[in-house]
Amino acid sequence: MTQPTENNELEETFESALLRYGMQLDEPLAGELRRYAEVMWKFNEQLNLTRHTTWDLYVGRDLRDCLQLAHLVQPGEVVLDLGSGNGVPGIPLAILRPDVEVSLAESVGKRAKVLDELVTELNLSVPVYASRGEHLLEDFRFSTIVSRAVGSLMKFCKWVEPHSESFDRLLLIKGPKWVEERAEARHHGILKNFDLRVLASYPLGIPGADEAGSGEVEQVARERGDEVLADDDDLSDLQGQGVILQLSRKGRFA
Ligand SMILES: C[S@@+](CC[C@H](N)C(=O)[O-])C[C@H]1O[C@@H](n2cnc3c(N)ncnc32)[C@H](O)[C@@H]1O
Repeated sequence: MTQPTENNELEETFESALLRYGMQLDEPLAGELRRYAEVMWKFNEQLNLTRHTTWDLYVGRDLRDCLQLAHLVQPGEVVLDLGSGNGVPGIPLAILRPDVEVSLAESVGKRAKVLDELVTELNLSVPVYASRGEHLLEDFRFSTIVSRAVGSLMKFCKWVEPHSESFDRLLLIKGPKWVEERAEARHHGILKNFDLRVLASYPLGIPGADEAGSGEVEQVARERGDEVLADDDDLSDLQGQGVILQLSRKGRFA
C-alpha cells in the first residue's frame, strides 16, 4: 500500500490512489491497468504523451473517466477511440472490456507509432491507425466512437457528421464546460441532426473530500435513471460534474 519514503513522507502507490478515490478493481485487471500507466510513462520520456504522470492524476482523472465509460459499452461493440494521444480512453477500455473490439486513431504519426509500441508491449489486440479518425470512417464502420479532450462538441460533430452512416453513436467524455460547448453547437445548428443525452455524470475530485453535496448531485442524476435527456432538462444540478455524452443520429435510439 502506501510506502514510507526516506524522509518518512507517505508515497502514493497505485493501490493507495485507488483506495482514496473509492475504486475497487480486482486482479488481474488492476495489475494490467497499473502496467499500462508504467509503460505509458516509460514512453512518455521519449515523446510527450501525457501530463498525468502521478498515480493521483492517472487514477483520479484517467481511470475515473474510463471506468465510467466502460459501463456504457455493450458486449461485442466495435469501438474507435478518436484522438487517442496517450491511449485514454481506448487502452483502459480494451483492458476493462475484453469483450469489446477497440481501435485507436491518432493523427500525429509519431504519437501513433508510440501508441502501437505501447499496445504491443501490453499484449493487447488493439489496432492503431495513424490517421485522422474521421477519415477512417470512409472505410470502416464502428458502433461507438469514444473520445476525450480532442475538440469541442461543435468541432467534433462537424468532423464526423458527413460519415454518420459509419457509426451508431458518439460517447464523449467532457468536463463541466460541455454546457457551453452545447450552447455553441446549438447556436450554429450543429446539433439539429443529433439526439444528445447525458449517460453518466460524476463528481470530479476525491469523493466526499471537497464540494459538500457532490454525492447528493450524483444521486439526483442516478434517480433520474441512467439516461438523462439533455435537451429540455434543467441541468443546474449537474454543475461541476464530469459527464459522458451520447450523441446519435436523430431517432436512431428512439
Ligand atoms: C489533448 S490530446 C487527448 C489525448 C487523450 N484522448 C486524453 O484524453 O488524454 C488530443 C489528441 O488527439 C489527436 N487528434 C486531434 N484531432 C484528431 C483527429 N481528428 N483524429 C485523430 N486524432 C486527433 C491529437 O494529435 C492529440 O494527440
